[in-house]
Amino acid sequence: MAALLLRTSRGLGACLRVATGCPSPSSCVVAAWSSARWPREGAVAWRTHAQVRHYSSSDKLSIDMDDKTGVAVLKLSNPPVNSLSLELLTELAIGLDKLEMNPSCRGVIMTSAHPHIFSAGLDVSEMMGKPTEHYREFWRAVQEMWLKLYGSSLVTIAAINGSSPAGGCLMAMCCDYRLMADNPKYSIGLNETKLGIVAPFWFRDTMMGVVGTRVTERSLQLGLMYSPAEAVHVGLVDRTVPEETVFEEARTEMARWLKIPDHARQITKSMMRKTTIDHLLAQRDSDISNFANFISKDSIQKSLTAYMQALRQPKK
Ligand SMILES: CCCCCCCCCCCCC/C=C/C(=O)SCCNC(=O)CCNC(=O)[C@H](O)C(C)(C)COP(=O)(O)OP(=O)(O)OC[C@H]1O[C@@H](n2cnc3c(N)ncnc32)[C@H](O)[C@@H]1OP(=O)(O)O
Repeated sequence: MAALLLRTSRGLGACLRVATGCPSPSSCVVAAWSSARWPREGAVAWRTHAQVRHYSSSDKLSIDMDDKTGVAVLKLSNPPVNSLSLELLTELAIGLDKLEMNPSCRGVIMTSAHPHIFSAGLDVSEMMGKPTEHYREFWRAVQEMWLKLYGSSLVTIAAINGSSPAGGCLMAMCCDYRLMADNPKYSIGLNETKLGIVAPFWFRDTMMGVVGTRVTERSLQLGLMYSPAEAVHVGLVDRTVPEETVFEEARTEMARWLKIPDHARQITKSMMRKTTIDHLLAQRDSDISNFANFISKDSIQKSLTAYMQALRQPKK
């Protein structure tokens, strides 16, 4: 029965049903986004026609899947700074879903097409001067992207080839492994308090899973951005590598992870992440309302406006 479940369903929810012996998908909250896995006739035909297939219809995101290695490369390409707009977040969630359902796919390397920026985080303009309904829709998309990435059963590696503040750091932290270019000009961290906003509990929980409680508390309160070397020191990044080798090092690291049998690694991953995922799933609607109320406040809108104005000033 366990083997059957593993072969027919995908996503961390499905893995954990096997691990915990949970009898029915409907009684497992994390099962919500598990999806059909195996076998799919279309996918078999697809495999015989091409080794590398590009499958993202968006110009803001490219996804190339290599059938031979089972590794997909997901590249953010939303100029000028790869900010996470509603559109890009939606594309990311769809793309991750497609990879999850592709039986040939075992791992994803996430990186940026931009030379110096991994991602500037959430698109601040999506959080300014918009109606409440827009804030609700935007925040649901942020949650959805996090659920897909943090809850992915695939091996996920972040090849961080530039700065990665706030939501950019969140995406990297969702991955199983983080490599960062050793350029001291780059930085990574959750800087929300510096914008006068608050990282929500699931950003905090994700960070705690990576660096522990003490470093998270200090980092979040002070909105700390770390250089690559500092990020390795606190455990936010696993390794720095010369800038020009980030991608190749990510491939080598991926090969190491893919030596582990998928089912054992997936069940282990889901055991580690289930509580954090369940926490958000149980409070998804109230989290959306909290965000919409918080971001609509005049004082918060003023903080964001001032932050964006400061960002637009010529850099010294
Ligand atoms: C009861 C409890 C209640 C609690 C409830 C909690 C509710 C939740 C609260 C809200 C939580 C929100 C969580 C937010 C997460 C985020 O991700 S916020 C975004 C944070 N991001 C940043 O601070 C990054 C800011 N950008 C930079 O630091 C730099 O731009 C860069 C990325 C390092 C790149 O630098 P550089 O190459 O020098 O480019 P710039 O010249 O600075 O920028 C180019 C243009 O891009 C614009 N821009 C930059 N970042 C963003 C962005 N994040 N969004 C939108 N636009 C951005 C920048 O303004 C420039 O624009 P122009 O001047 O018009 O060209």
